[in-house]
Amino acid sequence: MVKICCIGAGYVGGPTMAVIALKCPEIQVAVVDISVPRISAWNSDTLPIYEPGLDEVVKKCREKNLLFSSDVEKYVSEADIVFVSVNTPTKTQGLGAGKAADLTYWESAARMIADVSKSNKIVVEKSTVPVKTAEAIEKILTHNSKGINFQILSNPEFLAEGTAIQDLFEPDRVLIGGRETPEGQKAIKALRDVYAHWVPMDRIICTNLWSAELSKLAANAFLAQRISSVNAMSALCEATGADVSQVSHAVGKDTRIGPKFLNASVGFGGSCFQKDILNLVYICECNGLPEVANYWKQVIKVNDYQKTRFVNRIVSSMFNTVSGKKIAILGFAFKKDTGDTRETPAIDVCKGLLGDKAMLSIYDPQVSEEQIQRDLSMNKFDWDHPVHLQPTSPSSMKQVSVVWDAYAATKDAHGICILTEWDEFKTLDYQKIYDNMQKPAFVFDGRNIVDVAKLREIGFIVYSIGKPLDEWLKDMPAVA
Ligand SMILES: NC(=O)C1=CN([C@@H]2O[C@H](COP(=O)(O)OP(=O)(O)OC[C@H]3O[C@@H](n4cnc5c(N)ncnc54)[C@H](O)[C@@H]3O)[C@@H](O)[C@H]2O)C=CC1
Ligand SMILES: O=C(O)[C@H]1O[C@H](OP(=O)(O)OP(=O)(O)OC[C@H]2O[C@@H](n3ccc(=O)[nH]c3=O)[C@H](O)[C@@H]2O)[C@H](O)[C@@H](O)[C@@H]1O
Repeated sequence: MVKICCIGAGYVGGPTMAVIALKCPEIQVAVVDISVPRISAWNSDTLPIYEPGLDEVVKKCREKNLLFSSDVEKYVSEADIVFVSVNTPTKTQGLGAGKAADLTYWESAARMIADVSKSNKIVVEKSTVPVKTAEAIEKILTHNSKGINFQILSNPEFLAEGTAIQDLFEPDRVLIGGRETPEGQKAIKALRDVYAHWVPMDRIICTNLWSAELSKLAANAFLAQRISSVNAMSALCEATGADVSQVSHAVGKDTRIGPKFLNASVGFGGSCFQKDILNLVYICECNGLPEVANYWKQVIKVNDYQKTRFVNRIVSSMFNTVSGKKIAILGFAFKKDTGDTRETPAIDVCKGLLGDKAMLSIYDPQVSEEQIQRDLSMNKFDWDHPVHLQPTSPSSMKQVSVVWDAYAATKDAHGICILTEWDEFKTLDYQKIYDNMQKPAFVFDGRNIVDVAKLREIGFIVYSIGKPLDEWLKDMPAVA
């Protein structure tokens, strides 16, 4: 019986392994992590991450062929295939700080694999890593290998949060990169056989190691670039009276461009787009390609510009100050259907408003008060390190209150900012909300989900990204 072990029980390791266990009943799957609370949560009724459909898959397989454990070494030593799905955040200190990937967690996992292994293993890079990482990992594994054969594969993950289970059930493609030697090809085949349980063969792409590693960074860079492109257009739409939704629709109808990922927003968030592009930029610089590096850097600059522009719109509309004013923040997660707040644009928008001394009342259906307080008190980049390495009791901020209902958040507020596109925000009773707010009452929709005409009819002054401007906003400066 094939035994799989995955190091890292996070957003990728947990759902990916649960789906492998479901689709391959004859394979034993162990998911291990150094975080004991995280493992306990995987073994409980309240899983550590919110992901539609995940509970059902985990409950079907747990105690059959899927287990979660903090006994990392035991399950690694017994496995035939070891996936490594640990964090690869942006380095915060030293060489390459602010850009390069921090491979500390990866390296310690690789050293541990080398130490505890007694049999041949296939080691799979599931984490997103810089191109050529497999070479370094190979060196660590083979340095003291006691005659054990390790084959390294790159098998990057393309799931998106909020749709992880659906993405894993029906992936656009599975990518497997390996050495072009007979042993490397044999390892590729072994992993391909696992996915072939449910993924059609023509969707399993096999390449060399470096192509697989680089394709992951490239895919995220292309996706983020589309969002920055449409967000750049949104600024031009506001200046000219064009409507960004109409422009996206018209542009996306071209089959060469396609309709997906063209929604203008307050900016992209999530743990990966920014970190992976920064990483790509660093690799380009290290390879003597400054023009290529600058090209990709621009995607992040436009994203930062979009967030700053949004904050400036709010402040300038509200008589150039939000000091002491209550602003309701609806949504804190980086997108709907997840409780994940890593690199969420809400952090930057809230920090911008707090810098102008606003009083914030925040509501998100899936994010806890502790998480919000921690995010707002932490430095940029720190929040992608494992939970157990983050400060346990962040000093809570007096200007911030977290409530459990959109109506409580908006009561007596001067303005509302919609920062996550949760479905429930589309169907709120905006008349009731308006009646309970200070006047003039403002709505700043960072996700283009409200019916602008209807809200204006109620009496709101509405700003919606990339849409024709409210009379109120027309003569106000809004540049970043
Ligand atoms: N979150 C996402 O949607 C996607 C993430 N990725 C990539 O997958 C990787 C993992 O990301 P997430 O699952 O989001 O991170 P995560 O933070 O949710 O999970 C990583 C886990 O690894 C554990 N860990 C760290 N070092 C360890 C060690 N030495 N031994 C055992 N456990 C260890 C941490 O405690 C943590 O629970 C990253 O490289 C990321 O770029 C790729 C595709 C999608
Ligand atoms: O490597 C990763 O971590 C993953 O990163 C993204 O997935 P994810 O960040 O979970 O979510 P996305 O749906 O890509 O959204 C990212 C951000 O872009 C924003 N976005 C997305 C689409 C759009 O049209 N406009 C827009 O502003 C979202 O609101 C969100 O803040 C990619 O979509 C995945 O393929 C990839 O595996």
